[in-house]
Amino acid sequence: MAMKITTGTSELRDITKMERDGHHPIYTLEPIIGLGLDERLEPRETSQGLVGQAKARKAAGMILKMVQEGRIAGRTMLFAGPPSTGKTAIAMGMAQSLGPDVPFTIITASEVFSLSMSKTEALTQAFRRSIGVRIKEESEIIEGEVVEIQIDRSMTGLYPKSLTFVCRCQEEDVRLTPEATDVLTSMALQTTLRYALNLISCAQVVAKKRKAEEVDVEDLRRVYTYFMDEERSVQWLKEQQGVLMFDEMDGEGMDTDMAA
Ligand SMILES: Nc1ncnc2c1ncn2[C@@H]1O[C@H](COP(=O)(O)OP(=O)(O)OP(=O)(O)O)[C@@H](O)[C@H]1O
Repeated sequence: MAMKITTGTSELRDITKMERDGHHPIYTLEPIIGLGLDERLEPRETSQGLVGQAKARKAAGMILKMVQEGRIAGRTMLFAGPPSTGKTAIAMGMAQSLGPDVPFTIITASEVFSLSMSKTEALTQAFRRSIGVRIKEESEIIEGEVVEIQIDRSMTGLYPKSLTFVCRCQEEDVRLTPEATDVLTSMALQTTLRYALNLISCAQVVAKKRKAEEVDVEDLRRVYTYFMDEERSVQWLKEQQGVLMFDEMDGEGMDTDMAA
């Protein structure tokens, strides 16, 4: 079947429109302008330049929501999957959703390892291109007379893990059922404390979606399947090594998995 692909000026264009031209379909490419999710973070089949990859888009949407709400910053996401399955496309969708002043920089291995420039220089230039500064100014004016000064002393020292969850949850205004706290504790022991703490915010998004006030065990289990901890990521990459490095993709691409 004949296929005509019209490319634009942008580097990343997607096949989102299909029109009939006599007997041949014509695919036109549209720019990626977001993740194509609805207000409940459910992926629309084809939207904002993306199609399919529902699981990965939804997971990316959850992280995006947390970034937009100022809950996480300065973190790294690793997208793993066979070539051309949309890892860059989803990252682009996330950046676009964050607004026009959020830089999106693509670097390629050949660029970094080019002979004309040192690796450090190539990476430094990429970092410079990726810096976006947003200045927000806020002033709070308090009028009145000081009648008493109270000093709050912060708690110091190491907490047992379950106690850390309590503190963290209070800070983030998240309530966990006692069963969920137990499950989270055992997840932390099996993975890392950092991974378990990251799951709290994701689980809260899932809980909110079902209009629940408390994060339950099911919410945690669900986000546990969406995001891999380090050990599972490494294991997955090992299993996929042959496919990722040497083999051609046969048929449809696999869903892209992520580590948070
Ligand atoms: N889900 C999708 N919806 C629309 N277009 C997609 C989707 N996935 C991939 N594409 C398009 O397919 C092409 C290849 O995708 P992309 O570069 O994102 O893949 P990748 O996983 O980053 O590949 P690589 O591992 O080779 O870097 C791009 O033009 C991209 O826009």
